[in-house]
Amino acid sequence: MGRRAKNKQGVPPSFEDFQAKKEKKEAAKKRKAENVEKSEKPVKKSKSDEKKPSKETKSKKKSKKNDEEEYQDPVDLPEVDLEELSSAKKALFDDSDGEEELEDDEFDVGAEEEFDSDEEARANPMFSDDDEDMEELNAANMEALSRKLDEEEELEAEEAEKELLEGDRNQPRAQILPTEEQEEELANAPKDITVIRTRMIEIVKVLENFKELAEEGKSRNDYTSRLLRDICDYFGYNEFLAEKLFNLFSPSEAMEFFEANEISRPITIRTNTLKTRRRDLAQHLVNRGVNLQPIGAWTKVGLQIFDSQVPIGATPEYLAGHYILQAASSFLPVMALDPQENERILDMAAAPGGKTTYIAALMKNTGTVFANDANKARTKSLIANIHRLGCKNTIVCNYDAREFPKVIGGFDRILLDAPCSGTGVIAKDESVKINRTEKDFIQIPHLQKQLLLSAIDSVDANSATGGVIVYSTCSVMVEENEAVVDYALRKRPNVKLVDSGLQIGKEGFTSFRGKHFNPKLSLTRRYYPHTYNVDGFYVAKFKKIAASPHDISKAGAKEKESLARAEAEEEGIIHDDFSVFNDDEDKDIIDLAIKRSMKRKGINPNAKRST
Ligand SMILES: C[S@@+](CC[C@H](N)C(=O)[O-])C[C@H]1O[C@@H](n2cnc3c(N)ncnc32)[C@H](O)[C@@H]1O
Repeated sequence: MGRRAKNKQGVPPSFEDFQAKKEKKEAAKKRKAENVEKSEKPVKKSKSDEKKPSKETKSKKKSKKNDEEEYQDPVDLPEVDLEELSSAKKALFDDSDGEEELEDDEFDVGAEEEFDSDEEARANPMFSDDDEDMEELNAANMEALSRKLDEEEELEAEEAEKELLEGDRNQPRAQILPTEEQEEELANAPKDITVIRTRMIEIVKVLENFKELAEEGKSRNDYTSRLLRDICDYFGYNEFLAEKLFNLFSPSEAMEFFEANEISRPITIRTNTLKTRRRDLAQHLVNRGVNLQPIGAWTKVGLQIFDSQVPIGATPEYLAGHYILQAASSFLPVMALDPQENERILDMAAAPGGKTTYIAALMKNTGTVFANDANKARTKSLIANIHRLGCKNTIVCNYDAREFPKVIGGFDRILLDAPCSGTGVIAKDESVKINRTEKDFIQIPHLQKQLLLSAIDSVDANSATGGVIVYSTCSVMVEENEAVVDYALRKRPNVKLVDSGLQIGKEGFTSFRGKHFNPKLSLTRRYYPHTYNVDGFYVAKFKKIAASPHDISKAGAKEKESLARAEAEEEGIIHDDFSVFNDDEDKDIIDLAIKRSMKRKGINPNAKRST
């Protein structure tokens, strides 16, 4: 399996990084203070002073920061005072400018008695009085800070690169690729991970500046094929997948992607707004010793967990359904779907229900959500989540979603979070690295295309509020994303792509390796672990602009829905505490359906009434 490299490229810092940085600064400060003390006496220069970088490029950058940073030792990660951090919740959660009453869900933990006075907070600075520390630790979200660190890293990398290149120009071109003889030796020797890593970096450098750095007589292909072999050896991919993933990016970005797959994404939770508000949840969890922060400005319900003294999947708040453990990327398709109150929505591939329960929450438990999944075993966890989170507008069903709209149609909105290859979640499931083969990228897209056409045909083009289909995958492959969407656009001219409304994400490809897609594919969104520190993900939003001969009439859909409800009721799937249907309009149809169903089973419906 692949190596869990300690690469930080493009990834927001973890809690440990914050702690380490803070501690390093404190240690540096201490050392500095000692040095100042010592410098008053005639003593020799401190070791750390001697270590100060002398190159002009480095000092140019460092001079922007305070002196303390020059004493930092990047390897030495000290212990952290967790209590201190958790007591800093006011600063951490105060992401609102004003003091207005927070209605929906905004952070205002500082309003609690512990931090009801700014005076007190000022008198007892929680971390240090160092401005830079406070800036870091008060960051309302990780994104800004992450960007800043990324920028700093980028700048450093650029400068280092420049230095190297300047040096390189005056040198004969380095021989990076092993000779044939060396290759033979390498094949028989145990793999040296350090050598491989160094070679990968060197090859990427050459590929990014081929003209200047390539060895004479060596082709781009020579470098790429050696790099791919190294990627397989170093990270543990099969050759097929390594190449497919590599081809999605520039060589250096591909390396960032592979590195990011070696690091787990942050643990994130979604506040269940059917039961609580984010600030209240955060307060309760902080009191239990959970260190957390908002995920980012783009979500008002997400929290990132850095560290916890209690199991995050077993707190009283968890058991009470105040939150669900959910990857940040999973919020995105639901946000794009933009469910409205009182709509009829289908979640075509719903288990275990992270997105279904978010949809129900955004609908404030009104309307109806059909949560379907073809895998009956998986519907158990779906039902469990629906119960725990208190979704009362949701019906679970168990069809192959390709049967829609024959099952039911005429929905206002449909989410198709499609089954996929999982190439966006390799950090979670390393088996993808070796299990995926060419066959998968034929079979899976085939199913995805069928499902997407079913989704389109199951939406009511005349919906007063919706007519929306969202397609998403946790894959980064073009075959499963742009190619599927492009196919649907060709097969169903009665839909068009629309803006997803998502604040983050890279544009979908409009062409890829000689293949041209509908130019509107740029409206779709791609997510990568190395760019947003979320799982690899893809989101496309369609609007259905006209009915098609494939559609099933809305009247037929209503009737089928009523039958489904009646059957669910009969089977005891719908309870008072689970799903309540007060829809007078449907009552007669439901009653009739119950009677018919009972008759079919040989039960006298009137006899039941009299008991
Ligand atoms: C990516 S997962 C869905 C995750 C879910 N949306 C969530 O947020 O928790 C894909 C799901 O599709 C289901 N599935 C696979 N083939 C299907 C089909 N033909 N019809 C309906 N569901 C299917 C799988 O059982 C799996 O639960």
